[in-house]
Amino acid sequence: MKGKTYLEVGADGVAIITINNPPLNLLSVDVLLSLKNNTEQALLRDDVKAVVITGSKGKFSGGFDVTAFGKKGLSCFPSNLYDEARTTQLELIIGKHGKLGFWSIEFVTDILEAARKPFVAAIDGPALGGGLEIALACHARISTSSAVLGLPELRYGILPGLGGTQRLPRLVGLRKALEMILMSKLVNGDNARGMGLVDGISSADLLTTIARHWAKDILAHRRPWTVSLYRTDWLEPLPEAKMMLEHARVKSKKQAPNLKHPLVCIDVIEEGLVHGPRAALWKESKALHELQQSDTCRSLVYFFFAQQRTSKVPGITDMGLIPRKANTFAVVGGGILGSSIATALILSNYSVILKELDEKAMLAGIERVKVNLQDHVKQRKLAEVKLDKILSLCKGVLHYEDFREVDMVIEAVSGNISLKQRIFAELESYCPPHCILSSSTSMINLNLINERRNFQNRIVGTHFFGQAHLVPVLEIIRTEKTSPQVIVDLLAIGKKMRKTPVVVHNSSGSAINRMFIPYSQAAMMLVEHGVDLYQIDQAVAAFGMTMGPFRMMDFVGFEVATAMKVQFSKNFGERFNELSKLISAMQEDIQADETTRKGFYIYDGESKFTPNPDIKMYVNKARSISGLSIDYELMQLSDEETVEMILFPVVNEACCVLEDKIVVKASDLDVASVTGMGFPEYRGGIIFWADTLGPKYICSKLEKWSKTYGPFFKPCAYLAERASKESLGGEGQAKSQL
Ligand SMILES: C[C@H](O)CC(=O)SCCNC(=O)CCNC(=O)[C@H](O)C(C)(C)COP(=O)(O)OP(=O)(O)OC[C@H]1O[C@@H](n2cnc3c(N)ncnc32)[C@H](O)[C@@H]1OP(=O)(O)O
Repeated sequence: MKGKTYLEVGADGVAIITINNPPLNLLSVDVLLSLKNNTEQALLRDDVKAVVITGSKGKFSGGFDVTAFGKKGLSCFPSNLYDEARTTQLELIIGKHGKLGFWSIEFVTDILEAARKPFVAAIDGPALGGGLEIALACHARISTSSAVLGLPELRYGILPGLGGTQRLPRLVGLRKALEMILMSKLVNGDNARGMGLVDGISSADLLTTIARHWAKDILAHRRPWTVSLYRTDWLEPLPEAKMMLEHARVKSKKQAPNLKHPLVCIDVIEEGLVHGPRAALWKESKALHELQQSDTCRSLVYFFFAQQRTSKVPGITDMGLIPRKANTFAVVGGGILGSSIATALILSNYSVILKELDEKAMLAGIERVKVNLQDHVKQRKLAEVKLDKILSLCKGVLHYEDFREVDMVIEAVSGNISLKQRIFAELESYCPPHCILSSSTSMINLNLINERRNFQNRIVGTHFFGQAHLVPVLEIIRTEKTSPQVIVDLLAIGKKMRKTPVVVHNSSGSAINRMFIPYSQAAMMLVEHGVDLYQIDQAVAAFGMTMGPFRMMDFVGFEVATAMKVQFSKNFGERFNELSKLISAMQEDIQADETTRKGFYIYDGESKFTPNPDIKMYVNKARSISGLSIDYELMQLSDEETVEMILFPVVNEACCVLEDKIVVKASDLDVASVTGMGFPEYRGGIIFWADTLGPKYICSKLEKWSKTYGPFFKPCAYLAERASKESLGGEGQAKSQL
């Protein structure tokens, strides 16, 4: 039996039902059945006058066990995360007796919410998804300030399925409910109280006592007995509500045109407003049943676990090490990268000293940090009132003497290996013995920085791909000598910075760079052969990448892209011998960076961008340098074929990364591709997606292209081997997946 609930009846006539399925009290079939049995018992027993539902060990419930959702996956790559044991999904979604609406209507609505005894939810820790939906059906909710409440179902390609689409809008109003549901936004107890989602706040130790009194007060008519499903006082008038829903639809289609489930969810919410909540509950149950079988759900559930597991590194995180406290950081270099790292750190409440060579550069670095924070305010990621306080966490310095007390240094200067070696020599002599010494470079082999240092166990790479305060990933690059404690510390720091950590072995080029280079090179090669640059970006964005390859190159900056290119041709042989000349052709006139706001696109500073009108001239110039000619066959490529031609080389490079054992598990590359390169999460990540197409199909395409367009497309041994052994779908399947 996987979890259950306990029923305990007090002398005061209040029964406490405790959900117990550690560690998060997830809602398994067993938990739900036990909750239903105990609820029915409490209703039958004469000695029970009111009921409190709570969760054991300070955790209300993390919601449904999401391994129940999505279909069983197949993988030809090692370490993909689907397990075989997910047979209970139908029982969980539909119900014991195979009826739609069994849990949501027959139990939650018609037994729990319709009970003739008051039910109060006592919430501490997470009350998420189905967990919160059970609480919403209770007649009042008491929570701690730090409890975390939300309906994050859309994250998994489904929708709230225990009545959340109906009860939340009726408790907090449609506007706030849409924000919480469509953006999977979580709120803490205090905020939940402010918006009417919970009725009272209590300390953790008094939680059940207060909830108990509250339940008795409801019984004695001293507090309202609220049936959320039929409340209307918080709902906006119907015409206004319909406008909001239409606006949400338009926004959702714009942001995620390939995703169906947000639109289904909006329809279900609307059904409740137009035809009443009960009709909508049926629609919700049906929608959940259908959506949970979709490929989107399968990919998103896979991705959830892949992301969770990047911080589990065999041989390191299983050693029982405790992360050490880190309070003060030093960043060496106040350029674009250094200032963005400093911004990311102070936004996570760390104190930072930003070191530069002279006063002018130091002030410019601090100014960049300020501008980054102001951008956050403009994008409503930071409250304006907090800006000055956060900025005050960052101090400029000119001497290493100020590094005597820091816990970690991040070197972020552009420069050659000897400059970095000099910096690390200084760090070693000025920083305290516990201090972690890191380099944010991903292009210089850390062993070269390391080689003359005494404390090689403290040296590590911290690669924030692009701008650290914007990108949600932190690549932790370890050498043979890096101590496990340093990795454990960095995993904790990454978590506090809300970055998904991906731990990789030191090599030339991090895992994300290894995937980025073929992404950009394939696109530029197509352009040199005559394919329209902006058409490529459009096709790739329509596939779901956050940015097409050209927007991405502008974002990363030409200087970084060129440095990567040089590094790749040096280290990865024939694959990268003949790289595109497009950036070099443009670089004589343009530096895509913060000042010019120019690259393949022209940026107006307000996140609007338009094609660069001079691009044809640069393409012609690149073509004449490289000697490539127009290829009319390539110019006829469909969007689908364009996407394949750009992303299959990325799959190939990801396979090389696996072959080189740079990452410990294939799923880490899925996470790196999504969080670092903007690969669509709902396709599960680059390897997961490749798996759905089948390595045989990908390999055969690459082989064909390599005959015409050279070794850049040649499948690596790892991919070729899997293609010959495994067959996960031929061309027909591949086509339908794109
Ligand atoms: C029909 C309904 O409307 C549908 C639903 O209810 S959908 C489910 C909604 N619930 C969620 O999305 C919760 C997702 N979980 C989380 O956000 C976080 O785990 C949390 C905030 C609850 C707790 O965080 P934290 O204390 O750091 O614990 P965390 O390490 O994440 O999780 C502990 C373990 O539970 C697993 N887990 C967490 N939530 C899970 C879930 N909903 N299903 C299955 N496993 C889950 C984690 O993978 C982890 O497993 P591991 O020990 O093997 O690595």
